Amino acid sequence: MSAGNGNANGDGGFSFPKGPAMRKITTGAKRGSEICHDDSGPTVKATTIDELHSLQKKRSAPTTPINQSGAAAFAAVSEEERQKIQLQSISASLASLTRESGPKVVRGDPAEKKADGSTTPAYAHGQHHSIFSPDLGAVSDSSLKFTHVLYNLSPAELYEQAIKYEKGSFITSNGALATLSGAKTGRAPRDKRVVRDATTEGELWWGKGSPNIEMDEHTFMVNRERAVDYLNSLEKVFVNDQFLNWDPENRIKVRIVSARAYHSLFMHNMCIRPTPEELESFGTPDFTIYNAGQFPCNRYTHYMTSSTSVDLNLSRREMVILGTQYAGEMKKGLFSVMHYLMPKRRILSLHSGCNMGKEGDVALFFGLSGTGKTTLSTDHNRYLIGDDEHCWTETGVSNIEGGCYAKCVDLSREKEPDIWNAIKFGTVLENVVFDEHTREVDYSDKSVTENTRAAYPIEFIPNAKIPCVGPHPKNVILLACDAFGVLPPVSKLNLAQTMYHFISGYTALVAGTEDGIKEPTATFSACFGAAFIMLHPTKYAAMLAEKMKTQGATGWLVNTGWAGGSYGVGNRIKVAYTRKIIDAIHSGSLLKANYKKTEIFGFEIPTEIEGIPSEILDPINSWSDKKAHKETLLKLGGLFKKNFETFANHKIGVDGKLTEEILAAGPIF
Ligand SMILES: Nc1ncnc2c1ncn2[C@@H]1O[C@H](COP(=O)(O)OP(=O)(O)OP(=O)(O)O)[C@@H](O)[C@H]1O
Ligand SMILES: O=C([O-])CC(=O)C(=O)O
Ligand SMILES: [Ca+2]
Ligand SMILES: [Mn+2]
Repeated sequence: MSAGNGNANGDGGFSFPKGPAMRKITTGAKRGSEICHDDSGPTVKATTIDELHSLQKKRSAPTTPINQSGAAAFAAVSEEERQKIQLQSISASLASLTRESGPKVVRGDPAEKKADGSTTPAYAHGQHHSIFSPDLGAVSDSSLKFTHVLYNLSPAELYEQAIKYEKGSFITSNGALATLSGAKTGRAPRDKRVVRDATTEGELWWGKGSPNIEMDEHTFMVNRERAVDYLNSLEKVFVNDQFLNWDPENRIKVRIVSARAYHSLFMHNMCIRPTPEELESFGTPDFTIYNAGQFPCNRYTHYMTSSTSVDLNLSRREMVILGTQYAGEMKKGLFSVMHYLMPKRRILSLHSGCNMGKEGDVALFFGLSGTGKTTLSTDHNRYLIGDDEHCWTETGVSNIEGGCYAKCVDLSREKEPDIWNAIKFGTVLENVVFDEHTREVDYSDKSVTENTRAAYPIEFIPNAKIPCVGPHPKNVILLACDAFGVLPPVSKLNLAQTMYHFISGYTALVAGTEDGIKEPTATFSACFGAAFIMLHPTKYAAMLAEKMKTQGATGWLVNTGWAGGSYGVGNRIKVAYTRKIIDAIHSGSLLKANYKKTEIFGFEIPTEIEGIPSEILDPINSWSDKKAHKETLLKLGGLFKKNFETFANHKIGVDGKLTEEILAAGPIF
């Protein structure tokens, strides 16, 4: 026992030998005759610092996926063998198509110190790391190196990786991980390509208005090789094996290979997280993403028009990302895949939020980006099924994802308490600004982008419905953020009107908020998500019409945008009012209200809703300039008409009568 710097004195306290200026410090512990106060307790079972550190962590790792065929026999497989099979599968995912063989892969962080003090893994012995080393022959330098795989890391591990190695990653005061997505802070739909081959040629929607810009198989392989080579050139890659779709019969297994902890944590949150048992029998993924977003595509490559390329190959079941680190590309890329796969099974895929009341009444919330799907489906009085992507089958609805992706510009605890509270340890906060010392986030700061986002697992919402499935919807709510300020806060729609507005997919946002007032610009995006659909919009519309009809669901159009004038004159309708409107839809009370019909659009609008000033229900009342109102209404009506021209000669479903009704359900003047 050592007395350290202190002099032991008789009463068990310390006194310092430095003369009278030093005050005597007492510990308060009276230990009688002990010459030195000691509170260390029993000593640790370690003789070196490294040994001590090795005691800190209990060994564990996500279990290993093995082949489906071998699943029954997995009990017989040793852990070592299991890990080898897993690495073999990951090596195969990362295989270069020209070399035909995958890289040598090793599990674990390359920077992690081994017990013997070395920082490089003992490849030859391999006691601490699983390794997979295909018989490559040293044909190139890349075959001499190992690629480290960080497989299904936990949020805590990913935090450490991000903070250690990724510039711009910080823990904010609420516990979230703040990251930067780089130059791109939103999706790049113009850089999305889809392989046009013998199969997709006839199946997908191509040409004018379609989001599917074609590329050929060969060019896809060029980009794939570029992404794979980039990933293999790194010291380490992140691999996520996860699921899409809470409907067990239509679940899709996805593998995401990425280079950033940010991407891995984002997908951990956004996809469905497998249980250890589910991971054991994961086998071969149904779809793989190669995210080499830090590395650009080669602009000399055919079909490339920028250094960003997001490429979908449905036949190969692969997606390649080059030149953008915006994580939403992965989320929405997979959504595109679901928009292809699900309709093949007669399942309708939807860009919608979804929640359920205590009585089991389900509501869908359609709307383009920023119209309120996440804000309004996250409702403290209802169960959240999901905020953005769903499937509607013969039996009901299911969420595709395992997490939510909320806009957080101007987020407030008061207006969106559940989202506010979901921003905690584990949540990814993209492109937000925070105080460098307190690390408090300033949600009003748009210095990086207006599209600041929070990605969190759905369980972070207290009343999430787990598993995220529900019965058939009772209400179908179409959200539009109308910056022209002429759409009523709420309209009841008949089936033909619902289809007309679903196919139109309208919203109007204000382009830029910085250089003074700008004209609102109308956006029409078929099925409220033209960027993600793969088939012609009328295919999805026909399915929606059929389902709404058989289930007797009611359609509504809710304007979450401007009232009292267009952008610059009026104001955005208060979230509290919109929530009251939505409450009245859910409760069924709005269905029983008195209605009047509007001119031009022919909407049925209620004359009264409890808790809302009646005058705001008809937009004309809140416009002081009535002439301007009429002109703006006609202008918007004209934009709708023009947009719908492309759909005028398409039949919707087998019912020719419905097609005619839909065409007649638009604005009339
Ligand atoms: N009356 C309103 N109703 C709904 N949202 C409103 C309203 N007024 C302001 N907002 C704001 O509009 C934004 C709606 O964004 P939200 O995240 O719900 O979009 P989203 O439809 O889920 O889009 P995305 O598909 O891009 O995720 C939020 O920032 C919300 O605070
Ligand atoms: O995909 C994104 O980046 C965000 C989103 O949900 C959308 O735009 O619909
Ligand atoms: Ca959202
Ligand atoms: Mn969305």
